[in-house]
Amino acid sequence: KKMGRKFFVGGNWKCNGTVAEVKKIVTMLNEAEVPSEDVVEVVVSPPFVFLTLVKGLLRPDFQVAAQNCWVCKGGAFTGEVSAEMLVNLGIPWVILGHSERRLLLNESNEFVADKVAYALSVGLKVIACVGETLEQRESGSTMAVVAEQTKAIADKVSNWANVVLAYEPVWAIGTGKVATPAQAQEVHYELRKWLQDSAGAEVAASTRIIYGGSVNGANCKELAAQPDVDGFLVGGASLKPEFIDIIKSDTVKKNV
Ligand SMILES: O=C(CO)COP(=O)(O)O
Repeated sequence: KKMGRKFFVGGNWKCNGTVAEVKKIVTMLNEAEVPSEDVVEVVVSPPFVFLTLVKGLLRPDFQVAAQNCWVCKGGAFTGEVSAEMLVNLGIPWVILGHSERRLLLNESNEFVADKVAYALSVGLKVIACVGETLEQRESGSTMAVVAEQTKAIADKVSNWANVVLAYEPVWAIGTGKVATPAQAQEVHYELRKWLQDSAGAEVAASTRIIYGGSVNGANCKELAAQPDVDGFLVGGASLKPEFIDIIKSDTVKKNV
């Protein structure tokens, strides 16, 4: 079932860290024994100001991601960082559409989709985040919400090869309330089916759908064992040694 979908573990450091703390985390990552990059893709995402530092110190089998970028070509956009600048610095990945930006900074589905399309067009790989709020889940609109968020992206993106889709239920982010493996699997399965109907069987079979929201060293294995969970986007725990356990969580043989 997971044939061809390499396990993906992202660490979203959010707005955290000092130079000293960042160096400590990188040292912890560099010293860890983990499966090879042929088996698991590890991408850590420090704040913009630490990207170059982290990229310079980080082991070569791990990659870096920015947490956001501007929606089009750079220019007179005070305070923004353009996709071209990330390419120029050799930053291969960018996280777009994180719920903290959708909700706190009012990024709309269309704005996020425009960012995804633009970032891809300049050669970045994108971790595109979708997810419902607690209110939306309780009103039974989870699938409608995530399908709408994904559709906005699919309307502007035809090549999904450089996209990882992150399902991050807002109620599970930073709350310690992780989705159950069954809850995660249900949405991942539906998202894959949606991709199949909208973008074709090949895109559905090859696109990684990762889960984010209170993933930790203790709950990662059971989540990773779900057939449609292709990895994680980790917040809080990505700053701690248990991130290594999460990187190693895909122990179940699924390619059978
Ligand atoms: O938002 C997240 C990753 O992008 C998840 O954050 P937590 O792992 O801290 O819940």
